[in-house]
Amino acid sequence: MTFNQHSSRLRIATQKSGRLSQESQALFTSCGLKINLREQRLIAHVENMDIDILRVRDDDIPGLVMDGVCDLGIVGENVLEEESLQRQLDNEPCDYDILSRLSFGGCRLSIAVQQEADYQGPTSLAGKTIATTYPRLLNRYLKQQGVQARIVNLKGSVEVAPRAGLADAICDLVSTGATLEANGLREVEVIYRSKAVLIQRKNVSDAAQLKIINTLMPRISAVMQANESKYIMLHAPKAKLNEIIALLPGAENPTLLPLAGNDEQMAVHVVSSETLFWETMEQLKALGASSILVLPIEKMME
Ligand SMILES: Nc1ncnc2c1ncn2[C@@H]1O[C@H](COP(=O)(O)OP(=O)(O)OP(=O)(O)O)[C@@H](O)[C@H]1O
Ligand SMILES: O=P(O)(O)OC[C@H]1O[C@H](OP(=O)(O)OP(=O)(O)O)[C@H](O)[C@@H]1O
Ligand SMILES: [Mg+2]
Repeated sequence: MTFNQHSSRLRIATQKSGRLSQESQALFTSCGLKINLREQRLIAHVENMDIDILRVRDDDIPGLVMDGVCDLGIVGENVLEEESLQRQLDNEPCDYDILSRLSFGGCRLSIAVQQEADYQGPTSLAGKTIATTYPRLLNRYLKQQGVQARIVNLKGSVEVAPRAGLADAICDLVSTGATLEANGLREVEVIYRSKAVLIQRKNVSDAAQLKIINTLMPRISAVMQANESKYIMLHAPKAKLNEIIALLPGAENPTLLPLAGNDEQMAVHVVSSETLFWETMEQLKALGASSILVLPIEKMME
């Protein structure tokens, strides 16, 4: 019997404070959840839906879902995969479904060596010591490469290990690369690419809980889709209309509107699935486009 069979309220595990907390929170708010959040609380109640948000360390989220203590969870794939590998090794339950890949928390798990170190490929790691918070993912990679190295498991400050003489290399999360650079390290292999995911425990059968999940999922997709889209508006000279439309990402069917008192130009409106880069904006301007607006979209349902 799992924890949840006592209650129909849906329990969602999220990171309390860290890289995923703000965006997880923003996602819930965009989905219409009114959360009664008091900073130190472990459980935050959603006032307008039968949902409780559990705020925990991200490392605990996969286990809480796999053990059926929470129904849903938002966690980085890196943490999820590491926990799965560990549980498989320990013969512990590790069942879950991924409901959605989210558009935040993007990072990569990489191996880095000291700036001046000689590195010729994975075989250069043979016999070396590598510090990491992700021993299982690193071990899987080394096995795939047929390389034997010693793994030192550190929970934090992995990037200082080489300078402290604790390791020859590290395997840690990278996003901008600033942390590596600040510590005199060089990224040499990307071993895993990660994003935040929404996971669900196996065998959710409570009708009330399923109903909430079925309400929530289309809203999450709508918010994700909107996050990745932009609404672009501009004025274009009629003579250059085709060239201008060709520059707009994903603009197969733009809306064309006449401009009052102006026969030379038209307004072009388009929902684009991509960001409009500065370079494209400059090209549009060079073609005679003006009043170019790129607006965020809040919600989107097709
Ligand atoms: N630099 C980054 N850019 C984007 N996403 C990142 C970055 N670093 C980590 N992440 C993602 O965010 C997750 C949480 O990172 P964070 O650094 O907040 O974890 P933590 O320090 O282990 O937090 P906790 O206290 O909850 O254990 C990571 O597991 C990863 O999926
Ligand atoms: O490539 P970068 O953009 O520099 O990001 C990478 C850093 O971000 C993460 O740590 P975070 O800043 O979340 O702090 P933490 O070590 O306390 O988790 C990660 O563990 C790296 O240290
Ligand atoms: Mg953690």
